[in-house]
Amino acid sequence: MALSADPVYQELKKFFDSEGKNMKLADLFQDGQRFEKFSTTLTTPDGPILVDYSKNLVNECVMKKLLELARSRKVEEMRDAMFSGQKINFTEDRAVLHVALRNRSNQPFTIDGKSVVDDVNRVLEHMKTFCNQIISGSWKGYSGQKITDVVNIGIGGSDLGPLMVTEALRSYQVGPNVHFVSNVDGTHMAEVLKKVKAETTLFIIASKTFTTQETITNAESAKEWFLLTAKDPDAVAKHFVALSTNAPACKAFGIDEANMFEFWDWVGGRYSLWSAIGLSIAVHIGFENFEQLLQGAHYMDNHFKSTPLEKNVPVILALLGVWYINFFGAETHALLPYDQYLHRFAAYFQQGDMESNGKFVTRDGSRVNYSTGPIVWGEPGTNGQHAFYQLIHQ
Ligand SMILES: O=P(O)(O)OC[C@H]1O[C@H](O)[C@H](O)[C@@H](O)[C@@H]1O
Repeated sequence: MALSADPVYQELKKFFDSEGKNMKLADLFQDGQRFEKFSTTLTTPDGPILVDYSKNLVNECVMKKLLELARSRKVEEMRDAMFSGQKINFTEDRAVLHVALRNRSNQPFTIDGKSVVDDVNRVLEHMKTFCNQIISGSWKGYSGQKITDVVNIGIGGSDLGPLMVTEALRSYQVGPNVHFVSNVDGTHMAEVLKKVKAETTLFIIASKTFTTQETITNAESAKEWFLLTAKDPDAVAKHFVALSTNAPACKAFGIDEANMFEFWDWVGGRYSLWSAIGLSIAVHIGFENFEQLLQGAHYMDNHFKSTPLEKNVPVILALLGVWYINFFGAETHALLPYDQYLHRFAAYFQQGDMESNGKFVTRDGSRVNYSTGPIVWGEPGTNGQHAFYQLIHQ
């Protein structure tokens, strides 16, 4: 049944048409208990996170119906199918198991009856050894010098996540400087290469498929540039590593198999920063801090998996999205972090949301007659205030 034909959706529509569309925040705040009713606190091991959604155009009746809608659309069953390794990506016949990448409590995760836990831990161990070698300087470049700069070459999920996180966690730097090249326009590479020296630079070629044209072109250019100084093709092994699911293609590029960090087809590109794709994060902030990042994500996975929908933060935020886009017709969703460290967050989440939800057919192949996802955009808050908030306010 289409979302819009669901009786709960129709009830919401009826409410929106009669009253919902006229809701005013000031009126809603006549209720002195509103904040308590529409906020929740995540009690993480590192301190509380307050999620205040009281400033949204919802009342108790709307939230109740939205949660009913989630149940009617089988959100809980789909979530459980995801965590149990079922191939919910049925068009590619793949599991969707990025949650297994940050499984810090070693819960069982299986695909086709085979555990993936040991594979994940083996790659994390490989990353740890490598990070420690790079940071301590025991990994030497071809001329015997320590690595001072890392250049991550990737695009989409193999760029946006690591770039966003290294920017966000800049103040935790203990390892080399990290640069990112994604655009196939040669000026992106050229400007980065101006800042680094071949003897002390490590190139990380990040590509799930290792066939993405932009990335392979940039990787070839980097190798060419490197060999102009190094001269010796054997030096490539000390300065190029790969993060990929495609071992033969990495080998064909000239990357030593020992310097390939593996991940698997059950990791979607937009969720890959927690896989080997996070290597640039780990060398920048140190492996222990990278483990903390995994730990935080694991906390949220457990929250999503076991918290009743009424208090389940990702579910609540997603339902608010459904409410705004389908009933208010709000086509865009601005992300406006006031923390400068999060200045790439909107760009990262554009892929996360728009590539995930930007669909026009349902699982059973019929065309949708409702909206599946918003246009995500944004900038740091204060910068937006002095640029585009004028239009938002007026
Ligand atoms: O990591 P790669 O295989 O190079 O893919 C890079 C990007 O390619 C495509 O655009 C996919 O739709 C993205 O999800 C992916 O992140």
